[in-house]
Amino acid sequence: MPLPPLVELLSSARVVALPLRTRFRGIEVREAMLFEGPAGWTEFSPFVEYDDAEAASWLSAAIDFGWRELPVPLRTRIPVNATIPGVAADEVAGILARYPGCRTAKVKVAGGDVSLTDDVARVAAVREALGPEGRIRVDANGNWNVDEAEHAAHALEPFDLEYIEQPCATVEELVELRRRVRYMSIPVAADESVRRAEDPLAVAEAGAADLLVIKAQPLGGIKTALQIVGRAGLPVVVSSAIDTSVGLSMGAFLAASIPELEYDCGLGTAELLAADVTTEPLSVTDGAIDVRRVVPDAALLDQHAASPERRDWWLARLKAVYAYL
Ligand SMILES: O=C(O)CCC(=O)c1ccccc1C(=O)O
Ligand SMILES: [Mg+2]
Repeated sequence: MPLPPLVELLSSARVVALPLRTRFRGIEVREAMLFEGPAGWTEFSPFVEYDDAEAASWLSAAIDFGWRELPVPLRTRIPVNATIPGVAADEVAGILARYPGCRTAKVKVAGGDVSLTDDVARVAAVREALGPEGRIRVDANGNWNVDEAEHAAHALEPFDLEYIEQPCATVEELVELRRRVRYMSIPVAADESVRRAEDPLAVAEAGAADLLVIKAQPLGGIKTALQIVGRAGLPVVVSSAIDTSVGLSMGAFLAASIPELEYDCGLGTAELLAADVTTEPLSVTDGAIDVRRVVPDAALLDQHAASPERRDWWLARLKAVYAYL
């Protein structure tokens, strides 16, 4: 498939800066670039610290979603998890209330300045709020070594975890941790080991994970992500990167195209944003989000437009990243 020329991307490019309700991954504002292609609106939003080579697959994904046909969706709604940032335990109930009907919560743990005691208290508060029917997964973003992860698994075991996402950074560590916690039957999910690896299938081939977290933008778009899912042969959770509702719609169409979706997806993250680009965001209702295209609202694009300096930065980034395609 030929690429759309750079001038065509530039002609509809909009850059927004959306405030988050709660600090997440160390950021308080999420910046994103949006384009309108012939197939619909699409998003390019690699994190600002990613280099151009890493951002290239995010741009491929944006082009795929805005310029090419989608695979046939198999469902119209995607069940999602609540996402609990690294907050104090007493903030948990208020955050869960933003996710009506969600039986599953993903809890961020192993954050830089937060102790395991705080992580345990946060997970305990989630179990308290969801009751025995709730499903609780934790995400350490690779921040534990194997001993810390094993210790955390013991401390969190009473809360009956659905899985631990990226407890350690490397594939070798994941293999070793899985060996150590197998007797506890806590599954291990790989996220960064899929989306930031040279080879997204290596973690599956090494037997280092029980399931994979799959994100459309870092994996180069819906079709390449679907190929990875097919080849990995493991169950998957489709997730987002705190995208705007336009980026979330890409994730929703990916989730809608996966034959077997046995886990709730991490696509409820519109609730983490204090503002969005549309008057009809992909909000969570009845524990799920819609599978549909999202059209930004002109007034909201203006209202949340990034500063001229940040817009120029994104335009320069786009040009540099385009050269990698
Ligand atoms: O999966 C979710 O519930 C939300 C998405 C999420 O946690 C996330 C969002 C931005 C960057 C990294 C991650 C992550 O899963 O590690
Ligand atoms: Mg993760």
